[in-house]
Amino acid sequence: MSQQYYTAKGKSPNGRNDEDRTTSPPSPSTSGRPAYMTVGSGSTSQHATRLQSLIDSDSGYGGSIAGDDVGSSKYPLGSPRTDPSLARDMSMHRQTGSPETDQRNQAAAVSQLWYNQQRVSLGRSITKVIELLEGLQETNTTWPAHYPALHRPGAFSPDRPSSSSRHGLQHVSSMSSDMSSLHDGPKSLRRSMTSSDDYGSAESSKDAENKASADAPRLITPQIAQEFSILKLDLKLGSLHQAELVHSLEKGSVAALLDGKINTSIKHLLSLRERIDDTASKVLITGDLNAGKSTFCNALLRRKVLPEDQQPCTSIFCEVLDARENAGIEEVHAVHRNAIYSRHDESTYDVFPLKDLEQIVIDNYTYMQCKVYVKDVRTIDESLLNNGVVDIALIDAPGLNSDTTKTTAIFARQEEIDVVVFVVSAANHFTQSAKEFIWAAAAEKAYIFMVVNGYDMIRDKERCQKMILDQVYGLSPRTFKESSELVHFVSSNAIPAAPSPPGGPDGGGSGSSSGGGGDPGDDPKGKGKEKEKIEDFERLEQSLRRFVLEKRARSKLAPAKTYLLNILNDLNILASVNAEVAQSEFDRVSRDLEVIEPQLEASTKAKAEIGDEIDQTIEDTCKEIYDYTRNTLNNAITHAGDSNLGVPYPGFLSAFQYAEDLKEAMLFEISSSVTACEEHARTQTVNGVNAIKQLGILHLGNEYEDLNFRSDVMFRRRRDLLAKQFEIPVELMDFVDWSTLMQRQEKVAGTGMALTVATAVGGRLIGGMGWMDHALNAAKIVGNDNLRKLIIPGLVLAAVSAAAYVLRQIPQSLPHRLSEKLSAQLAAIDYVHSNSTRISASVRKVLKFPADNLRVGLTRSVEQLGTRRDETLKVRGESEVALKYFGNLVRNTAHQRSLVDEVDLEAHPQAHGGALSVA
Ligand SMILES: Nc1nc2c(ncn2[C@@H]2O[C@H](COP(=O)(O)OP(=O)(O)OP(=O)(O)O)[C@@H](O)[C@H]2O)c(=O)[nH]1
Repeated sequence: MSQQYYTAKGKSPNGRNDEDRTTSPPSPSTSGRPAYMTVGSGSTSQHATRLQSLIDSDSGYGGSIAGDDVGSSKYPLGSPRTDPSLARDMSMHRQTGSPETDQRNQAAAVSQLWYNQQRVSLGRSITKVIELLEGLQETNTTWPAHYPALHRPGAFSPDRPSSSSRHGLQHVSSMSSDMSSLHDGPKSLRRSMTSSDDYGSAESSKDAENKASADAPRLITPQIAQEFSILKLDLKLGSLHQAELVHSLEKGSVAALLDGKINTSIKHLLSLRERIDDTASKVLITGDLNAGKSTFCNALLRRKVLPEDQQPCTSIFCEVLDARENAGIEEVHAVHRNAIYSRHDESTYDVFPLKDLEQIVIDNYTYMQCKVYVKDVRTIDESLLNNGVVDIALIDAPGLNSDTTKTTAIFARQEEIDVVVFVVSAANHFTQSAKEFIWAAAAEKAYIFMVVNGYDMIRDKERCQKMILDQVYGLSPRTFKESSELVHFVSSNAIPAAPSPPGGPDGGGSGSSSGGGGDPGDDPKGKGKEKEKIEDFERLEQSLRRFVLEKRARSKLAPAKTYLLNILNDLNILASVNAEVAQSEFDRVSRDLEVIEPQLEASTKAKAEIGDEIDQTIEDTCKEIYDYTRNTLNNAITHAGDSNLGVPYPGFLSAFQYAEDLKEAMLFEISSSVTACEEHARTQTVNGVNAIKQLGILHLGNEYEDLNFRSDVMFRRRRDLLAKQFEIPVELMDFVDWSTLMQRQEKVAGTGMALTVATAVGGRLIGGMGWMDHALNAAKIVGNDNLRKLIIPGLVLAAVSAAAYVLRQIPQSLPHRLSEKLSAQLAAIDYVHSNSTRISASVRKVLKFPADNLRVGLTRSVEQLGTRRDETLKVRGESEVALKYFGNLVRNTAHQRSLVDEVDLEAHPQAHGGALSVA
């Protein structure tokens, strides 16, 4: 391995010791911006200058300490920031560097530039994804988003490739299956959380995946987790399956749940953006109790800063930071419980000298965490804190135990933690709490840096290595895959401390360990062992430095990239599903409209036409009935006297009774005619009602089937009204119908003497005095004597004949006379018209009911169709908007996804032989 980081130990390459650095006045050249890039042999590399200007103009890093003038953001990353004394020293150190140093600096600048590009790309994508999520949230309020659900469990094989499982999707609402051609389905589906699948292609074992999914606190099936990661809805209700639950929820409820998910996601994206914008990298050092975490931290610092003890002592989080971030002052800021630390707000912490740290770390009642500002005694090439590239904070966490496991796990999962260094005792291996922590952290962090400490105490080192690596394989396959870089077997207590800067705690500076390293003395074998331990540790340091600095893209940007890919994938699936739903809804309502619109048009037209038609039908029916009744009754009345109506003539002795019977028969006959007219009207009404009913059925459908009409109820009242109403008095003269009599005389020739005489007598008697002339004429013919003899019998005969004739004619005369009298009386009371009007009015009334019903029905039908059309149009409009929106979302998410995919965090420039690369 290259040793380029280690050009000197505890000293600057120029041979100055560290005290010189802190006391030397600032160089004029470094009073403004320290010329990090103008280092080397003194002759500034043009290439380096160009790179430096690129970095300066790049939107990348400034200092990460807001408002700190020594750590001002105007200093580009890669330049010595903060304490001017240190800056000057470092500047000098750089300016007097070797060509290798110059080359290394250039490489660092290239690396920084590359890093900034990736960071800016991801930052832009985060902004864009937030916009997309906010857009989805807005659309979700007007067009509640549909949620994809899966077939029942069992229909899936857990080993099924995720890309094919797309076909298993079905949706909460029905949709056409052929809509999938609308877009390209997601290319690949990812797991939940921010674990970096991108980098796990080679190392992820199926066992580990299964284990991770089984252990992760998921409330939904692994199948859904495969499809949907971030936006999945965590539903749990009794024994109901997730998909069933989603199905059972209303569309609006699903939309509300989704809204909550989107909010959480936006928050997470904002914190990710904050994190990638934060120039500092935080390294959490955790592990079991007494594993040697504090010793390991001290070894990294080459100073005894944190208290080490054989019994558990660290009970609070100690964040070790470069003193330059505290105006170059070494001290401890013990942060009050529940206070949010701000260096500029002294009410949030108490200040202690470094030597008091021992007391502070065991007091977890007053404080939960402390900030330890230390001056790094090492050169920027060696140091982790003071590395010249990025601010690093080492966080020494309390040992894991049942009380703090949770705290530590939560801490480890916070976005601010970039790297987890897990210290495990070589003698004790991984305890249960250690395993639980690693599983939890592995879900959030792609890799975990493992430090197997106390290796000096192990005799069978090979066996120990094998056993530890086997366990690492089970706990974090990715870490195992890169175990040569990420798993280190060291003895932290064997690392000698460098001389402590003035004012610092007891640094020892003896170079001897405080633990079990032992004094090698003059024993060359012992010396060799010590050297070996130091080399092992130096290798660890280089790996850790690489991991944190060179591969910080991985540690810092990878979670953002992974999360972005996951959320974009989710959004793409959601958008695809909803585009399909919107398309199918659009098609459905378009089809509905194709039916509704002609229906509405026809109904509106029918409403107008049928209204007229009904009116006409009623008018025609009533007119016909009126005319019919009038004619029929007139006819009946007129011809009432044409016959004796079946009433037998009982002889002239009962002539008056005969007249009464005749009158009754006539009235009955007229009354029967009225009844016949009513019957006719009833029939016509039934026809009319049926006609209206047919119209109703035709235009309104079955609701008209039930229209019942009972025609027998019509004209129930007014029975025998006529017979009771009339009182026609019969007179003697009614028995003689002179007009008829005369008519008959003329018609029937030679009806005998009696008739002639009667006629002559009757006629002349009634006719006036002219008969006298005839008598005289007759007398002249017959002779006066004869005449005198004949006249009396003749007269008697004539009278008898006439009487007989009249009496015989009663059956013919009386009906006419009665009929005439009846007709006159009926005419007087306007009988025919009033009956005709009554019957037709009754019919009108009966027909009016179904007609009105039909009219109302038609109006309601038109209104209902109109409302349906309006609603359908509204849904179509909304579907159209949603279709456009989701179609765009499918494209935008796919585009963003390809942009994020292009951010290749593996293609680090140093991987191609840069100066910082380690062979
Ligand atoms: N032999 C040996 N002892 C070590 C090594 N590292 C640490 N120790 C000792 O182990 C003991 C515990 O070390 P600490 O660094 O306090 O352990 P810790 O994990 O920080 O302890 P807590 O924070 O209290 O959980 C101390 O006595 C150390 O000297 C090592 O590599 N080899």
